[in-house]
Amino acid sequence: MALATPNWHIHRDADHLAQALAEAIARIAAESIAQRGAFHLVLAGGHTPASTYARLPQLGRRWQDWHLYYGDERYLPPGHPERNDSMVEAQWTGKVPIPAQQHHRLALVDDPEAAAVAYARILPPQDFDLVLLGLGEDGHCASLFPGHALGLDAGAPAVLAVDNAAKPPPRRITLSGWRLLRSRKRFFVVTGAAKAAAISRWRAGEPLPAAQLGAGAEVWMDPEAARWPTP
Ligand SMILES: O=C1O[C@H](COP(=O)(O)O)[C@@H](O)[C@H](O)[C@H]1O
Repeated sequence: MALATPNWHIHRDADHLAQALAEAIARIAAESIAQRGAFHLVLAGGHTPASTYARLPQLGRRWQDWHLYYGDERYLPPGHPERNDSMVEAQWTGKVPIPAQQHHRLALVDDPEAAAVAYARILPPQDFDLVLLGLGEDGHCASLFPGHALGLDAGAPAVLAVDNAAKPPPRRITLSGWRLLRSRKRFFVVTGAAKAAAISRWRAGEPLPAAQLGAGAEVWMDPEAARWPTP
């Protein structure tokens, strides 16, 4: 069966993309809080969203109603510079009063499997308001890597432990495909020439992990990522 195509958006450059995406997040937060009293946001990790997060302290309001979750986290000790929450803290959450109990970081319990089970317990019962995802050069998103379980069936756990990830560090946890799909909106943020081949393969219909989550998603790209080289 053909995979549903997302909506592709090319922005003028990475700076304009970061500004527009930060404004969109702040707008969706305000709408969610006005309509349902809270904003449940899943964060992308890696380097790409850092410049978007850095703009949020200026744009966000009513931080007491924001609830943050991680689409994936590296199984590393708190404060480790390669953890996704270290980047988020440095760029954004260290500068605004989001209640600590609503900023859901990965706790390092016994092993990644136990950490995944513990993280699944803190997820909200309802759909997320917005899920942010990046794109790896191999087509992964969150820590759903090619050749690994994607957890797309509703019977799969909401959070998966990952071992032997193709990108370091090898041990991670990730929200599963079906749990990421339980969202009102999904935005991919993709910048830089290194991502152009993965975007091209996605557009050509390859069943990359990101493509499996593409139905109804918006893909925000800069011109370098959107160069469509021949796969
Ligand atoms: O390892 C990861 O990779 C992807 C892409 O990261 P980037 O540095 O190329 O932006 C990211 O979306 C994911 O959250 C992260 O853990």
